[in-house]
Amino acid sequence: MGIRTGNEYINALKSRQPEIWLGGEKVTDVVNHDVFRQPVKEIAKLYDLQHDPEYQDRITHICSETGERANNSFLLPRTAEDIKARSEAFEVHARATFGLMGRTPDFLNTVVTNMAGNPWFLDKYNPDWSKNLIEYYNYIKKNDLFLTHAIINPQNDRSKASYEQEDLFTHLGVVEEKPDGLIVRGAKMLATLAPITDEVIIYSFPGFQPGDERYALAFAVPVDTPGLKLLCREQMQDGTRSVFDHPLASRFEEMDAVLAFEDVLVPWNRVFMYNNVEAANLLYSKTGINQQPAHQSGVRGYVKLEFATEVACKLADSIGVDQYLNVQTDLGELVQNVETIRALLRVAEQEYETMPTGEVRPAAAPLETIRGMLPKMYPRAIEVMQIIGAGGLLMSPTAADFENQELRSHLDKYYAGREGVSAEERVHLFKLAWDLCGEAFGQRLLQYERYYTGDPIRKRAIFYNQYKRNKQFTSVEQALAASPPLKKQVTKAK
Ligand SMILES: Cc1cc2nc3c(=O)[nH]c(=O)nc-3n(C[C@H](O)[C@H](O)[C@H](O)COP(=O)(O)OP(=O)(O)OC[C@H]3O[C@@H](n4cnc5c(N)ncnc54)[C@H](O)[C@@H]3O)c2cc1C
Repeated sequence: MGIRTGNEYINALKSRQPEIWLGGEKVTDVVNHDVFRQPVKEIAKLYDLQHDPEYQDRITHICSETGERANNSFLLPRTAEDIKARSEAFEVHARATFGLMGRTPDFLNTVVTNMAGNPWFLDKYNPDWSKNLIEYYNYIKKNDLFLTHAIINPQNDRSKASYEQEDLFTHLGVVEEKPDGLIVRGAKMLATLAPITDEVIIYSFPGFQPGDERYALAFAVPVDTPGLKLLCREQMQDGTRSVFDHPLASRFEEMDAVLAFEDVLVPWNRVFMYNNVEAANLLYSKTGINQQPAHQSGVRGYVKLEFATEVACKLADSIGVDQYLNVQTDLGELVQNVETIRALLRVAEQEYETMPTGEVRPAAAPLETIRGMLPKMYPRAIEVMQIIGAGGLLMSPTAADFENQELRSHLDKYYAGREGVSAEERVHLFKLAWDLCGEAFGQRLLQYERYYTGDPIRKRAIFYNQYKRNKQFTSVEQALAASPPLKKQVTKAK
């Protein structure tokens, strides 16, 4: 089949009946549900981009093995041109949602592509696992499927390992082996967009200890697999709010869900790993899934930061406050942050690393630096937006107010911006900014940037420890050598 259209994606959603729980009720028609209708359309647009003559050659390629078109996120990079092709596809996808949807299909495509592109790793433990992964990669690529993932255990008692929790199956683990597969039970979080995806893939961050064997597993199942419950968080828009009043929240709600597995059967051909603490701890680093997907996240984060920066600049301009030095300094800082991330991306792409397998990976250090900086830079952009928008962010009238003829002339006078900015334009812009910096929708976007790639505090500590392991601190040694230790100097003086 190759690349899907938006309609083919929607029809696939319609053909399934996953067990989705939202607000105490089962969602039976996700495509036509108020909360999901618009996000489904936004994802469908991404699939349609693959067929748009303006974008097709920029975001897809002809697969040399199958002769079919595939998204560039399914391309395991072997040349600098491949890295560029992926970068361009990531950026086109990100720009379509202003970077506000983090788990668009291209993200997990990169994860599975890398796992399957490094079969040597799982081969060492069990050749069936790598064979299953390669078959799975070919399957999702051929059918252009949309995956969600859940790699974190629910927050129960973080001071204890999974096997030490009160119930052995609070965290997702293997219950038993059956002739036709594994029975798994327990929960994983936090599967973004799960209700509108085709498949769920489970793997974990490293950190397993002896005793955690039953939890050290990786597999994939269709989202409507019997026994799998999708427990959604409360929605941040109900699908009925005005598009004028909520230009972003009304379009880009990325629902998150806890996945609860109630004795789910995972067929053997969908098992990629189990009962192996060592393999689970090494999966990330050895298959490159800490690196290649960070390229997609970095490009997407760059687009989002640039968007938030542009909103802050437009806000300031619309009410004439960017005449003031303090506002200029704040905005200058945001623009420099965007430039920093752009520069890091270019360094990562140009100073790529070549693996013994021939795979090329954008350089790890700049990608990891982006991961460390965005959780600070994005909240800063939101803070500046709040400071510049000030009281005006809270005082915007609604679309309904503008539509009332009795009110309209008053609004046109009192809500106008600087010369040349009408009341309607200014209010519309402030509402867009409020979606980003005030609404629950915007708070989730901020929380996403802090945590989407793991705990930024521990990630930065790991980064430092790796830096220390690889660095000789030679320049310090050289500087010290030029001025010998005190004892020798004293001796020499004598
Ligand atoms: C909006 C959003 C979307 C997400 N989407 C996805 C997704 O699609 N798929 C997915 O799998 N995950 C997703 N995540 C989850 C993300 O991976 C986790 O939030 C992240 O890994 C942090 O884990 P946690 O939330 O369980 O926090 P915790 O690990 O519980 O941390 C809570 C706090 O305690 C501290 N802490 C905890 N343990 C330690 C320790 N051992 N040492 C030092 N400090 C510690 C942390 O620094 C932090 O401040 C998403 C998260 C968010 C916010």
